[in-house]
Amino acid sequence: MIFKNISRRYLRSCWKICHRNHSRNILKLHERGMYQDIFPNTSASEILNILNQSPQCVYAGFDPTANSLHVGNLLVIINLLHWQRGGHNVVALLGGATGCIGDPSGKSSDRLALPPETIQENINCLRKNLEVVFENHRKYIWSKNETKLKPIKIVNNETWYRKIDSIQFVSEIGRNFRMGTMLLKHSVQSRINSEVGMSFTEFAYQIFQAYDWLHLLNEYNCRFQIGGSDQMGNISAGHELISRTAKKNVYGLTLPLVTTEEGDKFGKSAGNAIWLDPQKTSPYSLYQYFIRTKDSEVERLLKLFTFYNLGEIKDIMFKHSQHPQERYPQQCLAEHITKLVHGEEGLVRAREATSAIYSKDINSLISLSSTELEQMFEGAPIVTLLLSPALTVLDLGMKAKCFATESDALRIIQAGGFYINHQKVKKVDEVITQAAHILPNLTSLLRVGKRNYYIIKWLT
Ligand SMILES: Nc1ncnc2c1ncn2[C@@H]1O[C@H](COP(=O)(O)OP(=O)(O)OP(=O)(O)O)[C@@H](O)[C@H]1O
Ligand SMILES: N[C@@H](Cc1ccc(O)cc1)C(=O)O
Repeated sequence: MIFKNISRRYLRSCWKICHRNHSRNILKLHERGMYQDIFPNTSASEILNILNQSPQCVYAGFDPTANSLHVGNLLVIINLLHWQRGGHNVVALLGGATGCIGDPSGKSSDRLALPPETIQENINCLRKNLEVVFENHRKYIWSKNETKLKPIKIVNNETWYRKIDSIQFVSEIGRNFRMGTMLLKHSVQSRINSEVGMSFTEFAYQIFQAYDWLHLLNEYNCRFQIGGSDQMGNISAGHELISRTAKKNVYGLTLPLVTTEEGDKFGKSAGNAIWLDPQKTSPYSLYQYFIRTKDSEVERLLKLFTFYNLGEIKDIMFKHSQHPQERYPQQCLAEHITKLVHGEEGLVRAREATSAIYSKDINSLISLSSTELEQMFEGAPIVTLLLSPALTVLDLGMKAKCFATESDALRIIQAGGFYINHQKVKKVDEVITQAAHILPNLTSLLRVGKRNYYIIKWLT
């Protein structure tokens, strides 16, 4: 863990070279807690020299194991953005080929193979996620007065594997890997002795990620690879292959894994992700996720997930110490990330949705999509109904199972405890109409009492 032992002299030299927030020396991000490891682990000052001499090329890969990237992947993207801000060339690799093989890192059993159409669909979605975040950063976060950013290059490793002859690959590339080293990888060790074991396909994964790096080195002189800390084994495999074949020095940097409150890694296949695709996690839910950040975590996340400089973060935290109840750092964090992922428009929607919950005003519901409504009132039962001509308020309440019995319904509605789209309805025989009771997104939000919500999706 080189960063734990980094010397004061080294840090002073970094500081001289990079007094600005977007320095060419991205190693300095270590002050923000951005790096976990560096590979090879004695190369900090060597890297510093290289970064200081000329713009470099860096890459990170994303496998198409789902149809969206998530907040864990966002940390890798933000690190790539720091490189871009420092004037370096950035390559994002989509694993059209590696996604078919399956990375065993962090997985306790073999992945299920995805059909080729799904992989292609996922690739398209991940490409869009990346393009949107890079564009939002350029448009809304990068200052107009600063230098022009070099555009990100997005490549798919299927393009080169499709052209490679398999016999030649095994005989020429495979020869550079030693079984002993491959077997020692954590991703292999943790599986090989388990009951489920490991397929040859996943065992071979490291060779493919290693070859990607060699390919990108030849193509773009790409000497740096970054990834989450679970990627160390694959990154070191690439380093080994390149040292044997290309005889060039290359370097890997790993980032800490973003985890849930329980300490589990957020992952595409882990079923716990906060997604970047607004259809899967609305701007409102993303915003709320970061608004809920604990006080003890918020400074660390501001350093990792925003582009505020350390002085600005210090000021934000000072303001917090004066008025902790205002949750100012949480707001800065949520706004910054929502803007980066969903643009200004997404941030406006997230703010509108937040006010829709707290203002209890029908106007605040009108602009929401049905997905946003569902995500905002997560956990509310969803009932699909056909709008029949004589449906009354009482019928609606009963069909949505808002009340246990009809006499409960009559009592509660007449006492003023039933709401449609935040508006109190007391007449049990009032007829439901599209104009009066249904939102433009063809839903209605019912509420019984203070906080029991139900969502009606209308079939038309
Ligand atoms: N929670 C996380 N925190 C930090 N980095 C992460 C996190 N999850 C993934 N990454 C990194 O993002 C990059 C792309 O990872 P990948 O495409 O495999 O996503 P994943 O979410 O880990 O997918 P899967 O769950 O299918 O393994 C890798 O460098 C990986 O280490
Ligand atoms: N193995 C990485 C994704 C990746 C794929 C190919 C690469 O060349 C690099 C990275 C992951 O699953 O997280």
